[in-house]
Amino acid sequence: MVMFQEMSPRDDKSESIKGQEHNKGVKHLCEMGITKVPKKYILPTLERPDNSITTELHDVTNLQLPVIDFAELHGANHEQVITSLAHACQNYGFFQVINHGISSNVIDEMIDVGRRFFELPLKEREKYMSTDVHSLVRYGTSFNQMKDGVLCWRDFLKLVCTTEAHSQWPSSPLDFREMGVEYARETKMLFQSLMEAILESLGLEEKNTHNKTPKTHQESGNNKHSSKREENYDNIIKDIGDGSQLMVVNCYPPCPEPELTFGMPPHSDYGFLTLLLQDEVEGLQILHKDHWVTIKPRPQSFVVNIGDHLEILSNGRYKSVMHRVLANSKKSRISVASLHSLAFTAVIRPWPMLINDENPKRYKDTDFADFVQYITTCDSKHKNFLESRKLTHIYT
Ligand SMILES: O=C(O)CCC(=O)C(=O)O
Ligand SMILES: [Fe+2]
Repeated sequence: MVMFQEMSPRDDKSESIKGQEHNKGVKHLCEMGITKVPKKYILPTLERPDNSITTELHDVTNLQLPVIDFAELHGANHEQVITSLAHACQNYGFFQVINHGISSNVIDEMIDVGRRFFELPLKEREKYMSTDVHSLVRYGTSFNQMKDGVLCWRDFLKLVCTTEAHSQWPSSPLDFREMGVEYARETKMLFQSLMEAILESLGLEEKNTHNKTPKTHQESGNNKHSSKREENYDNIIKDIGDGSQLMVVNCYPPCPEPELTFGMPPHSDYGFLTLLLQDEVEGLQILHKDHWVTIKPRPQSFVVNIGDHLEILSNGRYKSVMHRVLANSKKSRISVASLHSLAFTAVIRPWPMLINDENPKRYKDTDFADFVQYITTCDSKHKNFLESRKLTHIYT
């Protein structure tokens, strides 16, 4: 049973808010004028941000994430950038990308239109409210709303990025769709280039160029149990191009008692890579060498992190890294996460070239349906989903 240390009466509006009001999100609670965090958001003492053992030592709080200069990737320093990328993926699981070629207008306007969406009256925002994880557009709150024992201080708008889905994206603010589509298109291209570089850093490009003719999905089959699709570089590049993209606009309103809850609890992301844009407000922390380290926003750059699917594809060479978001009492924070993987129907499996006697297959084949099944039945925080995909005979 969860015990709360804090027993003083929470005597303001926070406890008089009735029924399902919290389902409308934390922005709504703030708009109702709460001055304390309702009990549903209060973490057990040992799980609160300041109390997790990993924050006891402060010597690494100023860690600089590796910086990948994207422009250099296509220049004379290509080899060096690939080496830096391999080092970043292996030792941090996170890196920042600068000189990525996405214009400052597109970046600033995406944050701006995201912020303006959350400033709309609840009546407008709640048109998109849904708990159906298959919705093409989904406005919601917390981390995994239906499974969270303790809620977190975040509202979100999730957008599946396909042409079919675009017409369902919010029609207000008026420029939302146009901006969102442009931003999604550009981040997808950046993701594809980064993935190519990452596959090269894994040594896959040179070893897999024997078959230059990518097969279609029908020719090769794409079923988890019967797939005959040939595992080669050209095929994976094509599959990555045809892959899924989910954009998540996160809003973290000021929290009256940020020491009691999280903006987002510790978790890893499910895809290959997440390209994250944060506004100027600090909040993101990553787990690095057992310490929670704040990633200071760097204007016009992307924070990129490895997701569970890349850990599986690389057969554990590159690991997805846990991260979390701290709430703060002063400033609202907006971030836009773009999660990329293979198509929602595709199978993710360790790359055959990375499996050998010293490094046997470490993960079961998986797909998006497994993930949905997991998040609707289990607690998907930490790296729980990935843990569930590990083959049990492997202990490291
Ligand atoms: O808001 C952030 O900085 C991180 C967001 C995040 O981790 C996510 O959307 O998965
Ligand atoms: Fe995340």
